Amino acid sequence: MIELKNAGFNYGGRDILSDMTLRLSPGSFHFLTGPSGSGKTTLLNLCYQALMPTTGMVRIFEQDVRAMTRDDVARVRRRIGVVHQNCQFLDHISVRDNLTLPLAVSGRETEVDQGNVDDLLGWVGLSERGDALPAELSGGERQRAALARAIIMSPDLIIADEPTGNVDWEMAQRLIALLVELNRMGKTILIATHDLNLIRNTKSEVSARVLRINNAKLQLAGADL
Ligand SMILES: Nc1ncnc2c1ncn2[C@@H]1O[C@H](COP(=O)(O)OP(=O)(O)OP(=O)(O)O)[C@@H](O)[C@H]1O
Repeated sequence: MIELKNAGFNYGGRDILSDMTLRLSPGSFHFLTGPSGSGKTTLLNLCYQALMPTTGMVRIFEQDVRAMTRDDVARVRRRIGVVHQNCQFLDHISVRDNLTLPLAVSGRETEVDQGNVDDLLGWVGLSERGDALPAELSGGERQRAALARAIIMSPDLIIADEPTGNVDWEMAQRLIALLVELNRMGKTILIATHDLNLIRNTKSEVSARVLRINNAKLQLAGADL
């Protein structure tokens, strides 16, 4: 699904990621951890073609990112749902309209089925909040709305960058439970988090691999987690 081979990335000559080799197979569940500034967001960006590797190879759904046309990029992006670290929304439209925005942007507004949107809002526990404006949501509600927006296009792969960043432990567990449920439905999941307790807790629920970025290199974390 996603493959990196000796991939690296630098900003202005400074190596952020170096010699990274990784394969995400369909249906897998991965955590990505590492200290603040270690490059987690940068690596996620490589995985959905928001950044190009400066060295090595990245393949997304079997396609080399360097050989992708604009149409290819649009096609692969439709198969990936991203929950961004800062959960930005359009503030002047409702939560419900924010959720359906990805469909409208990709010319699929005819596929908007308000019944499905209601189901999705219910699934993330926001049934009563669909008509609210984003600014009226709490931190945890925003995170759940961001997850709902990421999955409205039925992506095969869900990439979440610190999806539990601004919420308490109970809400963090609820959010991760939703991602575990999506994984059980067959979705591939990649989550960046610095919260090792959350990772330990989730590993009892799902068979997850834990990757760690250390000094720009990718390692598989084991019992030392
Ligand atoms: N646009 C940019 N230009 C230059 N340097 C950048 C840019 N974006 C990020 N960096 C640097 O790249 C490094 C990795 O950043 P990144 O956001 O990937 O780390 P992170 O592990 O996700 O951090 P955090 O856990 O704090 O979100 C940091 O040193 C950061 O300062």
